[in-house]
Amino acid sequence: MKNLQQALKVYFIMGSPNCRKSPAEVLTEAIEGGITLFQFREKGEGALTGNAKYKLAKELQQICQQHQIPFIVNDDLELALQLDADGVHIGQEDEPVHIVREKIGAEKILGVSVHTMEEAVAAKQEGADYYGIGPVFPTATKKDAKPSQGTKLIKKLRIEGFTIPIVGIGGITSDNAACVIEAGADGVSVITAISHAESPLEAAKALKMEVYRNE
Ligand SMILES: Cc1ncc(COP(=O)(O)OP(=O)(O)O)c(N)n1
Ligand SMILES: Cc1ncsc1CCOP(=O)(O)O
Ligand SMILES: [Mg+2]
Repeated sequence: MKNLQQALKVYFIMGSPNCRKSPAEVLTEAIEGGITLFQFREKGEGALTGNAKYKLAKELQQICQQHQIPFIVNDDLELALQLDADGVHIGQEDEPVHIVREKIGAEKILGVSVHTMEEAVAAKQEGADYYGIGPVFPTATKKDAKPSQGTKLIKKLRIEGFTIPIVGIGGITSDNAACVIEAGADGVSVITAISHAESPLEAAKALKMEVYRNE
């Protein structure tokens, strides 16, 4: 994708376990509030599987398509291929980066979670388009997340001259988003800050304000 850096500004991630009302409603509001990218992450307690998962993914993808928001699938490469999604996000415990790149082709977006300089170098060599770095702050959303690491790695990568797009993730809200951007990230990715908000629309708006504050 031509303007991935712009698309990564306000990156909303969600699945049905993260929502207090219907996922379609939450996503629609978040889009109205100004999110720039969406990741379907159907994971955690009560997560849908099989046809129910496919149907929800399809419904959310259609909402994204109506609003020109790129639709990324977390972990599930087969689902991404089935839906002809705009991209896939994988972590260090998922399929190897080069295999996923081979399977999705050069045109699709490939996001990779990295926690160290070594992982970052390898992911880039194998075909990553952007890094997800975190948890920046403590998070209750991902039970098996590594300890929070602040913005250290983001800063280090920028100092070392890495120009690849980066998003911070983990415990990010409109109150702390600015320091993630100041550290060198292109955008912020959030689950709870939008999905649990009384108004996902207002929450997305507030995040957007922080991300664009110095532009
Ligand atoms: C943008 C973004 N960054 C990081 C992650 C985490 O991916 P992973 O480490 O594979 O963990 P799960 O999300 O699969 O539990 C992400 N999903 N998105
Ligand atoms: C998927 C993921 N990867 C690292 S932290 C995290 C969870 C982020 O969720 P929240 O924005 O609710 O802290
Ligand atoms: Mg994963």
